Amino acid sequence: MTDAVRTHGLFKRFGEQVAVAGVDLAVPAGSFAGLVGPNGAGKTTTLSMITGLLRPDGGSAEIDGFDVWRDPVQVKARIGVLPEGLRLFERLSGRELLLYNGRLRGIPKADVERRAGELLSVMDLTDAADKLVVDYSTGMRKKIGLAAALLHNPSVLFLDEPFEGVDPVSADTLTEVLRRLTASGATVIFSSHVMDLVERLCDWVSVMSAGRIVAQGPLADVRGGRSLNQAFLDLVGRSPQDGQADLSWLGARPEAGR
Ligand SMILES: Nc1ncnc2c1ncn2[C@@H]1O[C@H](COP(=O)(O)OP(=O)(O)OP(=O)(O)O)[C@@H](O)[C@H]1O
Repeated sequence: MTDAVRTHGLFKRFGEQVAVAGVDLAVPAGSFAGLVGPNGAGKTTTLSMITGLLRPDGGSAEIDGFDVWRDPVQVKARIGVLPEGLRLFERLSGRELLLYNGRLRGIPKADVERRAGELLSVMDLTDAADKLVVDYSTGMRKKIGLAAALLHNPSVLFLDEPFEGVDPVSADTLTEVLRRLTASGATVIFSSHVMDLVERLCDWVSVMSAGRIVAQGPLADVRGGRSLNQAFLDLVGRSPQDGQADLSWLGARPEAGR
């Protein structure tokens, strides 16, 4: 199977801090892939470099065989991105946002209108379609962001924490939409801290820790007979300082009458 995403020695430093220390990520085409790792492991930095949002200091990234930084037009036509801390055009309505995105992507007007209507309906946003995005809730923003990322039918979709702030019913809908996308041969890659979700959805998992990939492969191989949560704890471990502070003051109450 060919890889939809492949990186070689991807590297990024912020001042003294090495955020991504030589990542070789490989995600086969058609996968529903999870990128997991503790806070600060380098997931967002890695996804930002792969999607052309942040220039790497070293290494390379390819999508469907096209180099992200040498062939940006080919790459950007193929990908959809729901980044962390998504910035939206706040003074557009949800519907206008989708129409604008679709036109930017060069999709004919009639097709954009039809797709936007269908996406708004699937995301349960039809009633809020004409409300300004600035007035959307956190979950609604996530859903309109995802709708915008899906509009041009990307072959590789990147999602940074897509389920954060999304209610269970909407999460179920998102899951259905993403499953449908991967069933059509497209690839979905998302970062998450929720191991149950990754275990339930993904057939491929990459585990990052301290800027490196520490395990990667089909879900069953990474789990190795354990729950994914246990595999994660075993792989990532706890740092020596963890659990050292005894927090003896926490919960201590002055004795009554003193
Ligand atoms: N713009 C930046 N300037 C300085 N340091 C940064 C910047 N972006 C990320 N970092 C640092 O790089 C490291 C990796 O951060 P990153 O956001 O990629 O981690 P993450 O795995 O996505 O974490 P989380 O799960 O908490 O979202 C962290 O130590 C972070 O402090």
